[in-house]
Amino acid sequence: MTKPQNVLDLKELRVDRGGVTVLDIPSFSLSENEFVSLIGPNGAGKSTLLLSLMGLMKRQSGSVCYRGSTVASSSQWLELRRRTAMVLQDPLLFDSTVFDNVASGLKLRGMGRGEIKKRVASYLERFNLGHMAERSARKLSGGEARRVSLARAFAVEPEVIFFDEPFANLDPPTRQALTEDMDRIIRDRGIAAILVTHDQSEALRMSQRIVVMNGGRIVQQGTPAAVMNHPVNEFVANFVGMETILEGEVKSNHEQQIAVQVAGREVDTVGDEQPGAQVYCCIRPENVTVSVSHPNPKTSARNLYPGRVIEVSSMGPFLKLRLDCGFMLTAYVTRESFATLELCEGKEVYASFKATSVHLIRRRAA
Ligand SMILES: Nc1ncnc2c1ncn2[C@@H]1O[C@H](COP(=O)(O)OP(=O)(O)OP(=O)(O)O)[C@@H](O)[C@H]1O
Repeated sequence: MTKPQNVLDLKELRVDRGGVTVLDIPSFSLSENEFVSLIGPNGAGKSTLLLSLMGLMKRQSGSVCYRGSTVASSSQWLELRRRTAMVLQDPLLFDSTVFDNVASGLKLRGMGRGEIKKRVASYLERFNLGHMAERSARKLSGGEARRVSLARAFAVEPEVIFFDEPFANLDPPTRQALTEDMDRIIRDRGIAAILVTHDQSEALRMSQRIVVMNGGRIVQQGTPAAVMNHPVNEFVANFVGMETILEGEVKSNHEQQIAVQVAGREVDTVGDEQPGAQVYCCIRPENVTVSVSHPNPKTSARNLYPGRVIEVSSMGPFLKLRLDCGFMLTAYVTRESFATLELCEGKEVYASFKATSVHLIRRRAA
């Protein structure tokens, strides 16, 4: 099978803002039909990276290639921008009708009136805006305005689309409906896309690759499963919701069955780390099971600890439990389980998790 061609390649990019280096990226690529999410804390450089890929940010060094050709002259940048579209958190609609807003990119590209009419009608339909064509864009709700900005971006039928938190501050059902519409069109048309988002579930659901940024650098990239379950360091582990991160030392490794000493207790896991290695044991809260009686000894979970509920806090549909098992462990339980098990602060429980649910990260020497 031939490798898909890269649509965009970025090399040796450095961007300074206010005299400080805010982006330092040796290389980054986006391939044909690929959907990439950029995640990272505030100020990590996600928006600056998008703007750099469109040539809208002054850079100290670096080059961008579009389908293998370096983009250098202003006419080449203009050509690249004509093949791309960008959707921002602020829909930035013109004070005109919904139709005119969706048509604006097509007019800029010199399309004829008849063709514009057909194209706009088709994208208004796709985003359930057909009945609003003549409405003033100033009189739309937040969700409707986002729909118009998406229709406007997709109407130019770009080869690449950039989204910078396009759904922030929308209610969950509206957000869900918009991401589904967007996802469908992207897949139907085979558009390459980069999404900046603070919503990791959105990144997980939509992307083939997740790129984690921090301090202007790419700290990890990979499939959603690789990034979420195998973070490369403590920062990524924390950022992707590995709520339990325990310091330990590998005591034994028999054919990849590892025992790690953590606060005087043993945590079983699997891997290549050898005895003496200083590690972090990272465990996702959804992989910890809580019970009130001693579970069946045949349970497949290799790690089982008696403990006490120290703190209970709400996480929407779940409750987050902090458990003292000799080390602190975080678990999520559904509200239904919480009620059925009659859980409360101070309650004695058993916490268990599988050996394969423990991800080990080697600790760097202090
Ligand atoms: N106009 C500016 N002048 C100077 N520095 C800036 C300017 N805009 C942003 N920065 C800095 O550039 C860095 C990267 O900012 P950027 O907006 O790309 O981050 P981000 O990851 O998109 O953040 P957020 O999640 O908050 O949107 C930050 O340190 C920020 O303070």
